[in-house]
Amino acid sequence: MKYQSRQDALLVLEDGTAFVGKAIGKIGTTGGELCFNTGMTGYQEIYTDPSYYGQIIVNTTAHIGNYGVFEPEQESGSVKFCGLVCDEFASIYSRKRADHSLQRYLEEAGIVGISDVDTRKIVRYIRSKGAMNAMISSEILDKDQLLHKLRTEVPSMLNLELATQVSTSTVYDMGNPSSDIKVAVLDLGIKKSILKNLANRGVYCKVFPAQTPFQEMKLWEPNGYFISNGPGDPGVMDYAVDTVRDAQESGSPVFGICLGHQILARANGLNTYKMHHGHRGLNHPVKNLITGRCEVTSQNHGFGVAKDELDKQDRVEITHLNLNDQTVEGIRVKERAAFSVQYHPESSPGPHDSRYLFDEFIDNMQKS
Ligand SMILES: NC(=O)CC[C@H](N)C(=O)O
Repeated sequence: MKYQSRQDALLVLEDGTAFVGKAIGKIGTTGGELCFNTGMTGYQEIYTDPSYYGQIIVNTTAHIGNYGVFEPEQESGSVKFCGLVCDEFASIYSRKRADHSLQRYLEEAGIVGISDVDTRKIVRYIRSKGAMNAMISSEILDKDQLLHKLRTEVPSMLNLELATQVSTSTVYDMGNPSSDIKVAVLDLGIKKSILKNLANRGVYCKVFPAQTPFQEMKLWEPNGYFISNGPGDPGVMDYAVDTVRDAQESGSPVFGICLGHQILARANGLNTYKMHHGHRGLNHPVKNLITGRCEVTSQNHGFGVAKDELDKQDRVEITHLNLNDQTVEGIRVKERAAFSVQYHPESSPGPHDSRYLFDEFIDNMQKS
């Protein structure tokens, strides 16, 4: 009854593993890095988060689409991820204020997906073999043909620069223009909820394109610099590393989230690396090493800050640690007012435990 009108679809992983399911979204073919997100809510925020650009998302929660879509829940002006894998895809949505169905939303955005596959099996597979590229098709149902297309057309996420593809092309502002606190935002693929968190605390933000040099942002005389989240490999973003180093050395407060954290780390001589399969979900436990308190955090990253160089220097200290795998979740530059976190304090979606970090950034600006 529920899948009557849906045609078959095929999901093929880079190593040749295949899953057969039903077509959702647009009829077509799509490829990208296959990632899983364990969050039980917030699918629309995930699909519109620019950090997911170039990625196919496996939503592990059992039902997707059941509360429809609602415009204010978008994290950017359009859908950014490139494919959806889920178990039960709801054709009927129940929420009064929803604009329309997820099916219509995906179709209009040109997103190809597959449902009715064993998402737990896929997750166990990625967890043991590591992140890999995949392709979904509802038009090519021959596994060998799709695998060939995948292997020849989809680039590896390693060494891929994607921030310039999702960053703003023009400078824009947000918040109260007469505010005392002005923040220059380096947009590497920013989520709207981060800007809202700053604006709601009385900050006036000016958002600059990814490749804006520091001197150009400085002309505006901001009180601090914010380095955003975003897609791709931080290891090939030297342009942003230079900007962030200059911002930090100017003595102004700097705050980075996720990709911004990785760039701040690189600006201080630390390395980033591609993780085995990344962290994507809403319940990742993090310990704040300064206060000793734990936070349940929202996460989305496939790269991390390596500990090797960290252990050899005393310029940067670790402020937050992941309690699942002891990876670096936050750093602070000791002689500067610069800090960053790997996870998402704007938590959209997710628990609000870490919102205090926005207040700390504002404190830093008020003190300086
Ligand atoms: N959310 C983000 O900013 C992601 C950062 C980076 N692209 C990663 O996958 O690790």
